[in-house]
Amino acid sequence: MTDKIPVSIITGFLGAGKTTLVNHILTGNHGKKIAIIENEFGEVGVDDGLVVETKEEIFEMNNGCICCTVRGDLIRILGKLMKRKDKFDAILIETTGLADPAPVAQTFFVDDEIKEQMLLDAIITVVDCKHVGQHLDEEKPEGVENESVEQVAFADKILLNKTDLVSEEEKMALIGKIRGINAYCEIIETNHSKVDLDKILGVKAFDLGRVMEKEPEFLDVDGEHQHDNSVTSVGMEVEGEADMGKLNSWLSTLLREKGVDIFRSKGILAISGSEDKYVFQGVHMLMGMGSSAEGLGRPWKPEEKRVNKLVFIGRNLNREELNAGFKACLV
Ligand SMILES: Nc1nc2c(ncn2[C@@H]2O[C@H](COP(=O)(O)OP(=O)(O)OP(=O)(O)O)[C@@H](O)[C@H]2O)c(=O)[nH]1
Repeated sequence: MTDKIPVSIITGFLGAGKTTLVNHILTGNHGKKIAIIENEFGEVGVDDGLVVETKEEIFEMNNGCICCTVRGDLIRILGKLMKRKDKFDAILIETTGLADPAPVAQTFFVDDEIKEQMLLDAIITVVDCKHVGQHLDEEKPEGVENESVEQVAFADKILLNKTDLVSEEEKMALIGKIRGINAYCEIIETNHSKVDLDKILGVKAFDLGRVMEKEPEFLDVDGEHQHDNSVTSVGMEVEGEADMGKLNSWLSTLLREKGVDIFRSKGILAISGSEDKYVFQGVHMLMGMGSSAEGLGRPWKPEEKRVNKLVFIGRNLNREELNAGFKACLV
Protein backbone atom coordinates (compact mmCIF):
# COMPACT_ATOMS: atom_id res chain seq x y z
CA MET A 1 0.00 0.00 0.00
CA THR A 2 1.23 3.49 -0.80
CA ASP A 3 1.49 6.11 1.93
CA LYS A 4 -1.55 8.21 2.67
CA ILE A 5 -1.42 11.85 1.66
CA PRO A 6 -1.09 14.07 4.72
CA VAL A 7 -3.66 16.84 5.02
CA SER A 8 -3.20 19.91 7.23
CA ILE A 9 -6.12 22.13 8.21
CA ILE A 10 -5.11 25.75 8.75
CA THR A 11 -7.66 27.60 10.81
CA GLY A 12 -7.82 30.67 13.04
CA PHE A 13 -10.03 33.73 13.42
CA LEU A 14 -10.38 36.49 10.80
CA GLY A 15 -7.07 38.19 10.14
CA ALA A 16 -5.00 35.91 12.39
CA GLY A 17 -2.33 35.20 9.77
CA LYS A 18 -3.56 32.10 7.91
CA THR A 19 -2.79 33.35 4.39
CA THR A 20 0.55 34.63 5.71
CA LEU A 21 1.25 31.06 6.88
CA VAL A 22 0.17 29.57 3.55
CA ASN A 23 2.57 31.95 1.79
CA HIS A 24 5.35 31.02 4.23
CA ILE A 25 4.77 27.35 3.44
CA LEU A 26 4.57 27.91 -0.32
CA THR A 27 7.84 29.79 -0.39
CA GLY A 28 9.53 27.42 2.07
CA ASN A 29 12.32 25.13 1.15
CA HIS A 30 10.60 21.80 1.76
CA GLY A 31 10.78 20.19 -1.66
CA LYS A 32 7.17 19.04 -1.34
CA LYS A 33 4.44 19.42 -3.93
CA ILE A 34 1.48 20.86 -2.12
CA ALA A 35 -2.13 21.32 -3.23
CA ILE A 36 -3.97 24.12 -1.49
CA ILE A 37 -7.69 24.39 -0.89
CA GLU A 38 -8.71 27.93 0.04
CA ASN A 39 -12.06 28.89 1.51
CA GLU A 40 -12.72 32.55 2.13
CA PHE A 41 -15.53 34.33 3.96
CA GLY A 42 -17.04 37.40 2.39
CA GLU A 43 -19.10 38.47 -0.57
CA VAL A 44 -16.01 39.32 -2.58
CA GLY A 45 -12.95 37.06 -2.51
CA VAL A 46 -9.59 38.81 -2.47
CA ASP A 47 -7.34 36.07 -1.12
CA ASP A 48 -6.58 34.72 -4.58
CA GLY A 49 -4.71 37.98 -5.13
CA LEU A 50 -2.86 37.67 -1.83
CA VAL A 51 -1.45 34.18 -2.14
CA VAL A 52 2.00 34.18 -3.68
CA GLU A 53 2.32 32.95 -7.23
CA THR A 54 3.86 29.49 -7.27
CA LYS A 55 3.69 26.31 -9.26
CA GLU A 56 1.40 24.79 -6.67
CA GLU A 57 -2.24 24.16 -7.48
CA ILE A 58 -4.76 26.27 -5.63
CA PHE A 59 -8.45 25.41 -5.44
CA GLU A 60 -10.76 28.23 -4.43
CA MET A 61 -14.02 27.62 -2.64
CA ASN A 62 -15.76 30.93 -2.17
CA ASN A 63 -19.45 30.17 -2.30
CA GLY A 64 -20.05 29.38 1.30
CA CYS A 65 -18.53 28.13 4.47
CA ILE A 66 -16.34 25.03 4.33
CA CYS A 67 -17.79 23.64 7.54
CA CYS A 68 -21.38 23.77 6.25
CA THR A 69 -22.60 24.67 2.79
CA VAL A 70 -19.59 23.75 0.69
CA ARG A 71 -18.51 20.55 2.40
CA GLY A 72 -19.77 18.69 -0.65
CA ASP A 73 -17.41 20.79 -2.79
CA LEU A 74 -14.55 19.95 -0.45
CA ILE A 75 -15.25 16.24 -0.83
CA ARG A 76 -15.38 16.64 -4.64
CA ILE A 77 -12.05 18.50 -4.73
CA LEU A 78 -10.45 15.87 -2.49
CA GLY A 79 -11.89 13.20 -4.80
CA LYS A 80 -10.26 14.86 -7.79
CA LEU A 81 -6.96 15.13 -5.95
CA MET A 82 -7.04 11.46 -5.03
CA LYS A 83 -7.15 10.52 -8.71
CA ARG A 84 -3.87 12.39 -9.17
CA LYS A 85 -2.31 11.24 -5.94
CA ASP A 86 1.11 10.79 -7.47
CA LYS A 87 1.22 14.52 -8.19
CA PHE A 88 1.02 15.66 -4.56
CA ASP A 89 2.96 15.11 -1.37
CA ALA A 90 0.62 17.05 0.86
CA ILE A 91 -2.64 18.99 0.97
CA LEU A 92 -3.33 22.21 2.89
CA ILE A 93 -6.84 23.41 3.62
CA GLU A 94 -7.17 27.04 4.68
CA THR A 95 -10.59 27.57 6.27
CA THR A 96 -12.39 30.87 6.63
CA GLY A 97 -11.83 32.77 9.85
CA LEU A 98 -15.37 31.91 10.89
CA ALA A 99 -15.24 28.18 10.29
CA ASP A 100 -15.53 25.47 12.89
CA PRO A 101 -12.65 23.09 12.08
CA ALA A 102 -14.42 20.03 13.51
CA PRO A 103 -16.77 19.28 10.58
CA VAL A 104 -13.86 19.80 8.18
CA ALA A 105 -11.73 17.35 10.18
CA GLN A 106 -14.64 14.90 10.32
CA THR A 107 -14.50 14.58 6.52
CA PHE A 108 -11.28 12.55 6.88
CA PHE A 109 -12.92 9.94 9.10
CA VAL A 110 -16.41 9.43 7.71
CA ASP A 111 -15.83 9.14 3.97
CA ASP A 112 -14.40 5.70 3.25
CA GLU A 113 -12.46 6.56 0.13
CA ILE A 114 -10.93 9.67 1.69
CA LYS A 115 -10.15 7.76 4.88
CA GLU A 116 -8.27 5.13 2.93
CA GLN A 117 -6.12 7.52 0.98
CA MET A 118 -5.64 10.59 3.13
CA LEU A 119 -4.48 11.21 6.64
CA LEU A 120 -5.43 14.24 8.70
CA ASP A 121 -1.97 15.27 9.85
CA ALA A 122 -2.80 18.23 12.09
CA ILE A 123 -5.18 21.08 12.75
CA ILE A 124 -3.02 24.17 12.88
CA THR A 125 -4.68 27.18 14.48
CA VAL A 126 -3.20 30.62 13.95
CA VAL A 127 -3.96 33.03 16.78
CA ASP A 128 -3.72 36.81 16.63
CA CYS A 129 -2.25 37.64 20.06
CA LYS A 130 -3.60 41.17 19.97
CA HIS A 131 -7.21 40.47 19.07
CA VAL A 132 -8.09 36.86 19.88
CA GLY A 133 -8.86 37.53 23.57
CA GLN A 134 -11.98 39.54 22.86
CA HIS A 135 -13.32 36.87 20.51
CA LEU A 136 -12.57 34.01 22.92
CA ASP A 137 -14.36 35.87 25.71
CA GLU A 138 -17.43 36.71 23.73
CA GLU A 139 -20.67 35.32 25.12
CA LYS A 140 -22.84 33.99 22.31
CA PRO A 141 -26.57 33.36 22.41
CA GLU A 142 -27.72 29.87 23.45
CA GLY A 143 -26.83 27.26 20.81
CA VAL A 144 -24.59 29.58 18.79
CA GLU A 145 -20.96 28.56 18.43
CA ASN A 146 -18.00 30.62 19.41
CA GLU A 147 -15.87 29.75 16.37
CA SER A 148 -12.76 31.23 17.90
CA VAL A 149 -13.04 28.91 20.92
CA GLU A 150 -13.69 25.89 18.65
CA GLN A 151 -10.60 26.73 16.61
CA VAL A 152 -8.42 26.80 19.74
CA ALA A 153 -10.11 23.74 21.26
CA PHE A 154 -9.46 21.54 18.21
CA ALA A 155 -5.92 22.71 17.53
CA ASP A 156 -3.07 20.23 17.49
CA LYS A 157 -0.61 23.08 16.99
CA ILE A 158 -1.24 26.70 17.83
CA LEU A 159 0.78 29.43 16.23
CA LEU A 160 0.75 32.25 18.75
CA ASN A 161 1.12 34.85 16.04
CA LYS A 162 1.64 38.63 16.07
CA THR A 163 3.74 38.43 19.21
CA ASP A 164 5.19 41.77 18.11
CA LEU A 165 1.89 43.49 18.96
CA VAL A 166 1.63 42.50 22.62
CA SER A 167 3.67 42.79 25.82
CA GLU A 168 5.18 39.77 27.58
CA GLU A 169 2.45 40.01 30.26
CA GLU A 170 -0.36 40.10 27.69
CA LYS A 171 1.18 37.11 25.94
CA MET A 172 1.47 35.08 29.14
CA ALA A 173 -2.14 35.90 30.08
CA LEU A 174 -3.27 34.73 26.65
CA ILE A 175 -1.32 31.48 26.95
CA GLY A 176 -3.15 30.90 30.24
CA LYS A 177 -6.50 31.48 28.55
CA ILE A 178 -5.58 29.13 25.68
CA ARG A 179 -4.47 26.42 28.10
CA GLY A 180 -7.88 26.70 29.78
CA ILE A 181 -9.46 25.71 26.46
CA ASN A 182 -6.84 23.30 25.16
CA ALA A 183 -4.40 21.81 27.62
CA TYR A 184 -2.52 19.57 25.18
CA CYS A 185 -1.59 21.27 21.95
CA GLU A 186 1.88 22.58 21.26
CA ILE A 187 2.01 26.38 21.30
CA ILE A 188 4.59 27.95 19.00
CA GLU A 189 5.26 31.68 19.16
CA THR A 190 5.51 33.35 15.77
CA ASN A 191 5.85 36.66 14.04
CA HIS A 192 4.24 36.83 10.60
CA SER A 193 3.47 33.12 10.90
CA LYS A 194 7.15 32.23 10.44
CA VAL A 195 7.53 28.76 11.80
CA ASP A 196 9.93 25.92 11.22
CA LEU A 197 7.86 23.82 8.78
CA ASP A 198 9.07 20.57 10.34
CA LYS A 199 7.10 21.56 13.42
CA ILE A 200 3.77 21.74 11.63
CA LEU A 201 3.87 19.59 8.48
CA GLY A 202 4.10 15.80 8.46
CA VAL A 203 3.84 15.73 12.26
CA LYS A 204 1.00 13.18 12.65
CA ALA A 205 -0.38 15.24 15.50
CA PHE A 206 -4.12 14.75 15.04
CA ASP A 207 -5.34 12.29 17.63
CA LEU A 208 -8.87 11.00 17.04
CA GLY A 209 -9.03 9.34 20.47
CA ARG A 210 -8.34 12.61 22.26
CA VAL A 211 -10.91 14.46 20.16
CA MET A 212 -13.56 11.81 20.84
CA GLU A 213 -12.91 12.16 24.57
CA LYS A 214 -13.52 15.87 24.34
CA GLU A 215 -16.34 15.73 21.79
CA PRO A 216 -18.04 12.31 21.71
CA GLU A 217 -20.27 13.47 18.83
CA PHE A 218 -17.32 14.29 16.59
CA LEU A 219 -18.14 11.52 14.11
CA ASP A 220 -21.87 12.17 14.10
CA VAL A 221 -22.47 13.27 10.50
CA ASP A 222 -25.92 14.66 11.24
CA GLY A 223 -24.63 16.94 13.97
CA GLU A 224 -25.74 20.54 13.49
CA HIS A 225 -23.95 23.68 14.45
CA GLN A 226 -25.12 27.23 14.32
CA HIS A 227 -22.94 30.15 13.36
CA ASP A 228 -23.21 33.64 14.74
CA ASN A 229 -25.34 35.21 12.03
CA SER A 230 -24.76 38.70 13.34
CA VAL A 231 -21.34 38.58 11.63
CA THR A 232 -21.81 39.42 7.96
CA SER A 233 -19.83 40.83 5.08
CA VAL A 234 -20.09 43.67 2.62
CA GLY A 235 -18.12 43.30 -0.57
CA MET A 236 -17.65 45.58 -3.54
CA GLU A 237 -16.06 45.43 -6.93
CA VAL A 238 -15.69 48.87 -8.43
CA GLU A 239 -13.93 49.86 -11.61
CA GLY A 240 -11.70 52.94 -11.54
CA GLU A 241 -8.72 54.39 -9.72
CA ALA A 242 -8.67 55.71 -6.19
CA ASP A 243 -6.89 58.74 -4.83
CA MET A 244 -4.40 57.51 -2.21
CA GLY A 245 -4.83 60.52 0.08
CA LYS A 246 -8.61 60.29 0.16
CA LEU A 247 -8.53 56.51 0.52
CA ASN A 248 -6.13 56.59 3.46
CA SER A 249 -8.13 59.21 5.23
CA TRP A 250 -11.46 57.40 4.66
CA LEU A 251 -10.12 54.02 5.79
CA SER A 252 -8.31 55.32 8.84
CA THR A 253 -11.34 57.28 10.04
CA LEU A 254 -13.65 54.34 9.33
CA LEU A 255 -11.54 51.85 11.27
CA ARG A 256 -10.86 54.27 14.10
CA GLU A 257 -14.57 54.83 14.55
CA LYS A 258 -15.97 51.40 13.66
CA GLY A 259 -13.00 49.06 14.14
CA VAL A 260 -14.60 47.38 17.16
CA ASP A 261 -17.34 46.05 14.88
CA ILE A 262 -15.35 45.72 11.67
CA PHE A 263 -13.32 42.61 12.51
CA ARG A 264 -11.63 42.34 9.16
CA SER A 265 -11.25 44.41 6.03
CA LYS A 266 -9.15 43.86 2.97
CA GLY A 267 -8.88 45.04 -0.55
CA ILE A 268 -7.03 44.94 -3.83
CA LEU A 269 -6.81 48.46 -5.20
CA ALA A 270 -5.93 50.49 -8.25
CA ILE A 271 -4.39 53.82 -7.30
CA SER A 272 -4.37 56.83 -9.52
CA GLY A 273 -0.93 57.58 -10.95
CA SER A 274 0.51 54.14 -10.14
CA GLU A 275 1.01 51.01 -12.20
CA ASP A 276 1.23 48.91 -9.05
CA LYS A 277 -1.56 46.90 -7.52
CA TYR A 278 -2.21 47.99 -3.95
CA VAL A 279 -3.20 45.72 -1.10
CA PHE A 280 -5.10 46.99 1.89
CA GLN A 281 -5.29 44.89 5.06
CA GLY A 282 -7.24 45.75 8.18
CA VAL A 283 -7.78 43.79 11.38
CA HIS A 284 -10.08 45.72 13.71
CA MET A 285 -8.46 49.16 14.05
CA LEU A 286 -5.06 48.19 12.69
CA MET A 287 -4.55 48.83 9.02
CA GLY A 288 -1.76 48.58 6.51
CA MET A 289 -1.32 49.43 2.87
CA GLY A 290 1.29 47.90 0.60
CA SER A 291 1.81 47.33 -3.07
CA SER A 292 2.93 44.74 -5.55
CA ALA A 293 6.11 46.80 -5.91
CA GLU A 294 6.94 45.72 -2.33
CA GLY A 295 6.19 42.11 -3.14
CA LEU A 296 2.62 42.14 -1.81
CA GLY A 297 0.12 40.48 -4.09
CA ARG A 298 0.67 40.38 -7.83
CA PRO A 299 1.11 43.32 -10.20
CA TRP A 300 -1.67 44.23 -12.64
CA LYS A 301 -1.37 42.23 -15.81
CA PRO A 302 -1.22 44.40 -18.95
CA GLU A 303 -4.66 43.33 -20.14
CA GLU A 304 -6.22 43.29 -16.67
CA LYS A 305 -9.10 45.66 -15.96
CA ARG A 306 -8.50 47.98 -12.99
CA VAL A 307 -11.20 46.70 -10.69
CA ASN A 308 -10.96 47.51 -6.99
CA LYS A 309 -12.12 44.70 -4.73
CA LEU A 310 -12.91 45.38 -1.10
CA VAL A 311 -14.47 43.33 1.63
CA PHE A 312 -15.55 44.25 5.16
CA ILE A 313 -16.49 41.56 7.67
CA GLY A 314 -18.07 42.20 11.05
CA ARG A 315 -21.20 43.42 12.79
CA ASN A 316 -23.63 46.24 12.05
CA LEU A 317 -22.09 46.97 8.66
CA ASN A 318 -23.75 49.74 6.69
CA ARG A 319 -23.58 48.74 3.05
CA GLU A 320 -24.66 52.07 1.56
CA GLU A 321 -22.26 54.03 3.73
CA LEU A 322 -19.32 51.75 2.88
CA ASN A 323 -20.09 51.85 -0.85
CA ALA A 324 -20.50 55.61 -0.88
CA GLY A 325 -17.36 56.04 1.24
CA PHE A 326 -15.21 54.16 -1.23
CA LYS A 327 -16.77 55.72 -4.32
CA ALA A 328 -15.97 59.15 -2.92
CA CYS A 329 -12.27 58.17 -2.99
CA LEU A 330 -12.27 57.52 -6.76
CA VAL A 331 -10.71 60.09 -9.06
N1 LIG B 1 2.07 42.92 13.14
C1 LIG B 1 1.87 41.72 12.61
N2 LIG B 1 1.06 41.59 11.54
C2 LIG B 1 0.88 40.35 11.03
C3 LIG B 1 1.51 39.21 11.55
N3 LIG B 1 1.14 38.12 10.84
C4 LIG B 1 0.29 38.57 9.88
N4 LIG B 1 0.12 39.92 9.99
C5 LIG B 1 -0.72 40.80 9.16
O1 LIG B 1 -2.09 40.59 9.52
C6 LIG B 1 -2.92 40.79 8.38
C7 LIG B 1 -3.81 39.58 8.18
O2 LIG B 1 -3.01 38.48 7.79
P1 LIG B 1 -3.59 37.29 6.89
O3 LIG B 1 -2.51 36.27 6.76
O4 LIG B 1 -4.20 37.81 5.67
O5 LIG B 1 -4.73 36.75 7.86
P2 LIG B 1 -5.82 35.62 7.56
O6 LIG B 1 -5.94 34.82 8.80
O7 LIG B 1 -5.48 34.87 6.33
O8 LIG B 1 -7.11 36.51 7.31
P3 LIG B 1 -8.55 36.03 6.78
O9 LIG B 1 -8.29 34.95 5.78
O10 LIG B 1 -9.13 37.25 6.19
O11 LIG B 1 -9.30 35.54 7.95
C8 LIG B 1 -1.98 41.07 7.22
O12 LIG B 1 -1.87 42.46 7.05
C9 LIG B 1 -0.66 40.49 7.69
O13 LIG B 1 0.47 41.08 7.10
C10 LIG B 1 2.40 39.38 12.69
O14 LIG B 1 2.99 38.45 13.23
N5 LIG B 1 2.51 40.65 13.16
